[in-house]
Amino acid sequence: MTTHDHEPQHTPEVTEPDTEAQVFHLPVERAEPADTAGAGEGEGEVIEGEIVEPPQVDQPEPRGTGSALARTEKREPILPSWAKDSQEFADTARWALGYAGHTAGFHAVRCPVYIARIIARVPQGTLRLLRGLARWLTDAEGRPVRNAAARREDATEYLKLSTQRDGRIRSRAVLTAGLGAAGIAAFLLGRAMLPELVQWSIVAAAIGGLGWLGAPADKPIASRAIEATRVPKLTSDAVTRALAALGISQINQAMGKGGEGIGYPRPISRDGKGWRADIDLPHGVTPGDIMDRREKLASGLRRPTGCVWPESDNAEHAGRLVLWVGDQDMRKAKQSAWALRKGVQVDLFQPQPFGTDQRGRWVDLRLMFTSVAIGAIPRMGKTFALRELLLIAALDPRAELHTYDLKGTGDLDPLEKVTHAHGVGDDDLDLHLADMRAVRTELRRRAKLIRQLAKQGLAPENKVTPELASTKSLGLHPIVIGVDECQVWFEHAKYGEEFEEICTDLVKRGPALGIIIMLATQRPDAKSLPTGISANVSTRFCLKVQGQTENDMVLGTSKYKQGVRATTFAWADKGIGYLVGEGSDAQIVRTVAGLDGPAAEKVAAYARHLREQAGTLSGHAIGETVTSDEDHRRDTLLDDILAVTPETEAKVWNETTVARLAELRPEVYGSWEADQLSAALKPHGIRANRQVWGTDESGEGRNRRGFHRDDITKTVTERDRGREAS
Ligand SMILES: Nc1ncnc2c1ncn2[C@@H]1O[C@H](COP(=O)(O)OP(=O)(O)OP(=O)(O)O)[C@@H](O)[C@H]1O
Repeated sequence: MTTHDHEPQHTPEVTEPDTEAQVFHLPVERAEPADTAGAGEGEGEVIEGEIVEPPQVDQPEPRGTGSALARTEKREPILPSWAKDSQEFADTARWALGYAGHTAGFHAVRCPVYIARIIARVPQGTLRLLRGLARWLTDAEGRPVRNAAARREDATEYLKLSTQRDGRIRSRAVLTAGLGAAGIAAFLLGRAMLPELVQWSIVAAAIGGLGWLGAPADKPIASRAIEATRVPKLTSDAVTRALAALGISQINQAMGKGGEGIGYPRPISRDGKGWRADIDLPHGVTPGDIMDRREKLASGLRRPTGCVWPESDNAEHAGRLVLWVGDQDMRKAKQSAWALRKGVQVDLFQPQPFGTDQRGRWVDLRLMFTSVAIGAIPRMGKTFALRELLLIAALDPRAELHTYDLKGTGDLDPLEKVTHAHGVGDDDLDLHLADMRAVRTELRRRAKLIRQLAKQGLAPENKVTPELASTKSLGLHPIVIGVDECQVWFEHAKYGEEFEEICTDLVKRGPALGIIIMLATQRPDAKSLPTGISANVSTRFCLKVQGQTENDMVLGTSKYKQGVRATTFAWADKGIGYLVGEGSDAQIVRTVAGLDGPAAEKVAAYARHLREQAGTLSGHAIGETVTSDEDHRRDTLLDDILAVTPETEAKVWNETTVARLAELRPEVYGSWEADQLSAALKPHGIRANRQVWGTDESGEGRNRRGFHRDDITKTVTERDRGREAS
């Protein structure tokens, strides 16, 4: 039973008076009822019921189950990141060795100067030593106190101090005389007994000591070997000041009187070659708002724009900003050597180094099973990025390259010596189309083959495996197509649609079947990069772009909203872009610096060498030119033989060549016998019935029928010359 003196402000629903009801305790002040007539007079109405606590809006902190000691927490790594990463460890060790070596060399060269300086300072040093000794002997340090006592005419104090001084001087004089005598004795003994080298060392040390003592404080004997470039420490004050200067009203409110301020959930700490600050932005402000004002932020921090990298931390919450401020401008920072620069054989099924992140660490990219879109405004490094990816592909001798430089300036020409099909400019688009049609036919063949292989349990994921790609007879080697300025294809009035159709098919089905298509464009809009393609590519690299549409076209829908904004890059950020790999978060990456034409030539030369060894040179690389669709069906026996016969093999057995040809093109040479090769070479005037010495499968040496590689090379050269002349 509850009695109500007043009508409450929020009256819960009460059905009938005098009936069972629930009565809520409401945490509001009771207001005087406006109209007290009736209800206010005398006794209020009586309602029968039980008191029920209202539901709480803010729930207490959940206790959690299990031991109270086991808390959810973020543990800091035991080892610093540079000690865990082998690359960074090697870099640090290299730096330490370099530092030590440089310092040692610097001082070694200046040794004579240092010796001269020391000798010149010995008189001054000796004077200082004697002066110091005299001061000590005469108890000079007590003189001011004694003088003060004398000035005050404090006879007792003065007497006490003078007696003390006399005692001190006496004991110090005795000590000095003793030490002097011991020194002279040690000198004479040393002269008589110590080896000359030790004596000279003692003299040198004494001179060095006197020289050091005689050096003025502002002119040390040794010059500085290394001028430390001081990078200002990143402090929360500096960050807060810079954020406040961005002109974002919520930040200004938060920093005003009674505002929530800016939160720093972790201490600002070193991270790689820079500082990392984790920041909780005021409510309603997102990292994207800060990223849009990167240059202003850099100005507020008094750092070059290339050092300041605000990022969102989606693993936390939408208001968490990670600000990384590098010691050096990313675009000027020296990159550690690219592992593939000197040329090494790579496996496209494994991740390969593509570029470095802001912290200077290498970021790997696996090309197999992806298709790639690269977009940027002109002159930002798009072609360099595409050429780098093609060079990586070229270093896998299994990969068949199709390179198209539609701008026509020859940026992809360094790859000519390894590529299977090469197109420059927009003059021969019919030939480009013929090649792409052939690739699509190949795509269809592969799809059927993979299905069969999957049934036999050889392709467990219904895609090309490293083993399948290496089995020449299956023809499932990686095919890598690189197209720079791809909009030229898609915007073509006659062929545009077909190009789009083929490329969309390749982007969608190619990756599983070992066909990788990489498209670069300087105008990422729906026409240059059709939506069927842009929506399906799995690896995206976006250098500077101008707006949200282009950004999302290259990096994927909503990326701009999520704070992945290639619009924030500056004009000088060449080669720096957002990389969104398959299933990985977007990260800022700088492609390999200095990989210009001549450097690319060197890598390509090594790639050619690998291909010669593996016998996989084909098409354009061995002088075959595609002139029409028909050409694809042309007799290519001589070129095929050269492709499968490395230059190192001057003479080859027919049966070895036939087996290799069958691996290269099973559909053409699959059923060939050794004799058939002799017959086929006869019309070309090449003798393939020579006795050639070689070793058989059991390692035994014997003569068998074969041909000389030189004969084939000569015939091909003459044929090509004839074609050119005609
Ligand atoms: N990783 C890098 N580091 C430093 N500079 C780079 C890097 N990558 C490219 N550059 C520079 O950027 C400039 C432009 O490169 P590139 O020719 O690839 O641009 P692009 O976007 O293809 O231009 P266009 O649209 O005119 O073809 C080059 O001068 C190159 O030296």
